[in-house]
Amino acid sequence: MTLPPTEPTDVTKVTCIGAGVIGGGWVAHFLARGYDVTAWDPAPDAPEKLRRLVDAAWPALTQLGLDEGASRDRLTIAGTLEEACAEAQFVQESAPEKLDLKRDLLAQLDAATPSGVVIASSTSGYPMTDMQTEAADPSRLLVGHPFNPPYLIPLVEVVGGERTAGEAVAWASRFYEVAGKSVITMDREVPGFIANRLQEALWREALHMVANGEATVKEIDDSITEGPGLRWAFMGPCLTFALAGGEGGMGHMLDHFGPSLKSPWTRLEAPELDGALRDAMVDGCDEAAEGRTIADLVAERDQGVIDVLRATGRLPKAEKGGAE
Ligand SMILES: NC(=O)C1=CN([C@@H]2O[C@H](COP(=O)(O)OP(=O)(O)OC[C@H]3O[C@@H](n4cnc5c(N)ncnc54)[C@H](O)[C@@H]3O)[C@@H](O)[C@H]2O)C=CC1
Ligand SMILES: C[N+](C)(C)CC(=O)CC(=O)[O-]
Repeated sequence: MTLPPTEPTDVTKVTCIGAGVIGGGWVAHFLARGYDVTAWDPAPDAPEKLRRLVDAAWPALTQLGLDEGASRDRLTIAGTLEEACAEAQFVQESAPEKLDLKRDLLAQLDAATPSGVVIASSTSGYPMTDMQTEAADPSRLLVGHPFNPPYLIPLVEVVGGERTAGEAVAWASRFYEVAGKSVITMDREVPGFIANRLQEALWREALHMVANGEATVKEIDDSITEGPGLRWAFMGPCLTFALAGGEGGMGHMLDHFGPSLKSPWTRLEAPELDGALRDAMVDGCDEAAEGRTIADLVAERDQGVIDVLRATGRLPKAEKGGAE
């Protein structure tokens, strides 16, 4: 592939293809970050719906802070896919999650977009290798998987396919960072990427519990929002579980609770918790802690929970007087 013609820091024009929940969310995000955005969606009512979505997102984006020059007036709705892509410096595809549709659409986008410009798909789980089959230049096609709503949730998972150029992946990762996203760049394709792999495991168990009458939807949701979800907003599942091992950290946690992986808590096949997996988890937690001790992490976790409670208006009221 030829190098992308525009440096990530010099991009001013972004094209969003597909303007539903996610495409519309991307449009709002890029407008708020001060880009010129061109959108295209084949649905007849798409322009009206898109403007409604952007208007609904704007107060939150204004509260968070708009970048210099950000304006809803910088949105252009194109009449055709070709018109939308003609001057694109980056393309984000957010069409329906259907493999054949994505294959054909990505080939069309490749044909309509200036040479070297990176084209990212918002797909929730298809590997790019399976989607880039019809494109004349598959080297610039990659996955940039967002989270709903893309204008508030920072994460984008970036990963190429077998025929994607490494420089396209590096360019896109840098571009998303410049555009205000938090990026995880994966060096191999994993169906579902990282976060959806995790979310789907949780989701599968939730469905098992509902299907078997073991818990209600509300109980399942409350169990997360009043429980582990508070920790996960700032400390991931590995480090929070390392703290379950007290001063012994992840090593003690695995020795103590590891055997319960085989208990009937889960309907999923558990991995074999052999020595190599144990070591990888312990080492991974040490690395993720970046020198912080267990006590440091406990203090950070506690402060984080308080901050999240405060931010979501759920701080316990001081009914008997005293501090809030
Ligand atoms: N909804 C979610 O929470 C998330 C969805 N995604 C991914 O984003 C993509 C879009 O999903 P949603 O926005 O949820 O779907 P959606 O159904 O809300 O929007 C899809 C849009 O694509 C348009 N469309 C239909 N055919 C098209 C074509 N040939 N070319 C361009 N646009 C076309 C539709 O008119 C519609 O406006 C999917 O790949 C999905 O997996 C990724 C992260 C989260
Ligand atoms: C429901 N979903 C699988 C499409 C969700 C995602 O892909 C990411 C998200 O927003 O949670």
